[in-house]
Amino acid sequence: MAASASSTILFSSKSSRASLSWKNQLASTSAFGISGVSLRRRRSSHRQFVVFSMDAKPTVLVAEKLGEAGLNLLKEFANVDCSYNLSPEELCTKISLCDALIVRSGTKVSREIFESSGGRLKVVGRAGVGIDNVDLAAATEHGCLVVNAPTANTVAAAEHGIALLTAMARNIAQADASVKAGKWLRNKYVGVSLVGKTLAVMGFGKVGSEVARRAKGLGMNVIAHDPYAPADRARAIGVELVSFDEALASADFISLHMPLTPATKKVLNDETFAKMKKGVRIVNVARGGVIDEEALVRALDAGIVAQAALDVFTVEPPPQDSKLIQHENVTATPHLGASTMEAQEGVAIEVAEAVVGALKGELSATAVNAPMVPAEVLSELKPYVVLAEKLGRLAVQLVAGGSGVKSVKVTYGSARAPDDLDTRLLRAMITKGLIEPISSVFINLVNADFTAKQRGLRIAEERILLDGSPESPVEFVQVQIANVESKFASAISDSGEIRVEGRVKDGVPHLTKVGSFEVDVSLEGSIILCSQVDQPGMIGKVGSVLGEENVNVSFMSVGRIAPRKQAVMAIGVDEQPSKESLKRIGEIPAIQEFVYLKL
Ligand SMILES: NC(=O)c1ccc[n+]([C@@H]2O[C@H](COP(=O)([O-])OP(=O)(O)OC[C@H]3O[C@@H](n4cnc5c(N)ncnc54)[C@H](O)[C@@H]3O)[C@@H](O)[C@H]2O)c1
Ligand SMILES: O=C(O)[C@H](O)COP(=O)(O)O
Repeated sequence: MAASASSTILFSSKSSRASLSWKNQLASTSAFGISGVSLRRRRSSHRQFVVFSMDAKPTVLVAEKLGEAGLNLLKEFANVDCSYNLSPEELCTKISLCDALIVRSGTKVSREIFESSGGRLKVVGRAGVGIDNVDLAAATEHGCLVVNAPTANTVAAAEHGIALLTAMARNIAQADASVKAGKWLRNKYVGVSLVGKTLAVMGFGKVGSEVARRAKGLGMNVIAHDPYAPADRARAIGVELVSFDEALASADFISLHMPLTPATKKVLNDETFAKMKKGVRIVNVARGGVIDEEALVRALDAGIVAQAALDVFTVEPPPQDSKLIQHENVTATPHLGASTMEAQEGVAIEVAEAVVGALKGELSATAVNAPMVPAEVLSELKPYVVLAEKLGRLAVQLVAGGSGVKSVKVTYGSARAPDDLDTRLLRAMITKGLIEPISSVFINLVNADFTAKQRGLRIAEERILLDGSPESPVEFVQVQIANVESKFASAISDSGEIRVEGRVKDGVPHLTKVGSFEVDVSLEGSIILCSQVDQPGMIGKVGSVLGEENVNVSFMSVGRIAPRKQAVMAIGVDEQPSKESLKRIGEIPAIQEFVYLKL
């Protein structure tokens, strides 16, 4: 029943909190993937998210050529700035004016870009699969969502892999160049057959499996190595999954289809080339960095590798005098795997939809650096999301000197089975509430964990399984901060932590407990908490001070241990009381302590 996690949340940079426009609010809601909602929170009696007006269009910078259909989609929603071939410096300058950036593999989205954006950049869209050109850690740290277009170019890449395989086996590129040079070298360009040969597909994901399927059609014996691929998927297309060494040792042809990661970097190197069959032929349409290119030149010179067909390179474009490119047994193309008309239109639409969706606050199915919360879960949790943030916000304001907050416990009371309640979003919102009032960062689902960890904030979660109907996902949410003092002593529970608890009533979040005192005040506007010995007339005294100041009281509630004993009064106010009126409340003789809390 008990679950714990150290984590956190929320939205963007805070230096310009005053000018916090829809963009930053957007950041929060979109990173949480709240569908169809967003930006400005209307101050109304039923506080809710509203879609921002179209006069505040976001700006999307498209830094590499994108298919027309994708551009049109973007233009329906945003101002679109197509600026290709920007230098890194120019990109850094422009980015501070942009809410989203769309790139292909030719643009390095470095840490400097996130730093230069001043917190405005909320989404990076990669119009393609590989995100090795995006500094994901920096994106996450800056609360920037990264989305890609993972499916639309799969077939194009697989077809290019097969094109390179067949072209290499029959020396098409070399023969073509020699004919164009006036030669007729029928003996020199005798090729090798594919049928009956063993092809090792390294990385049996989307592209790898499509290559395998096509190679089977060419009569090849296909094996694959992929530590993470399910064997039944391979079996279904007649492919055997084998170990890395077995793949290398048995292959006549090797086709690379894994992502570039620290684990795959230079995975083909002197040592692994030495494990291959002499005369092996290699195709790479994945990423140049998975091959140690100098080692490949040595393997080609030594005849271990008979031929290589390469679409991708460690540095793109590679230097013209590269020994690898110039090698007569190498066929090279300039990263064309995804470059078909069809794939580019598809990728453009896929990425544009993901970027617009993220900017609108919808779920992104292709987010690379954020956990996904299903749309139906989001819609159900919406009022609890607001409750969670406000409880976090209240709890931290009760701490005397907020920076000492390190240990937080969140308890969810729910009749739902633990597996049936996804609390990531709530935890994220609590973290947002906890951190934003005491720091200069905004937090969202993207950077929440990172920010919490960085601040040494540990959030433990506990579930209490309640009897009753599991219709509502959560009955109550309780936030406790341990090992701190409070500026409002009555907020300290019997067990010594600052404690606030809330519930959603008729869709509206309510504060229902402070310390050990039961109260009931809707979490709108702001709240004044007073403690006193329960006695007649207290509500009237505080109410008249506020009334004289024209501060509207939205809710009042008194929680007490017993009649005429210690009590806590919670007063919801629509307007911020002046310092003078707060002072006057503090001077009411029966009031022992009070605190004004902003929601
Ligand atoms: N040349 C191009 O234009 C082009 C086009 C599309 C994709 N790509 C590249 O092709 C690669 C594959 O793309 P995809 O869409 O198939 O991705 P994918 O995520 O569907 O597949 C990658 C597969 O690699 C596997 N893998 C991860 N680590 C591995 C390892 N150490 N050894 C073996 N397998 C490992 C994964 O389990 C996964 O199944 C990516 O690098 C992508 O950037 C290039
Ligand atoms: O990872 C990819 O999707 C491919 O490498 C395609 O890259 P590109 O969009 O730069 O052609």
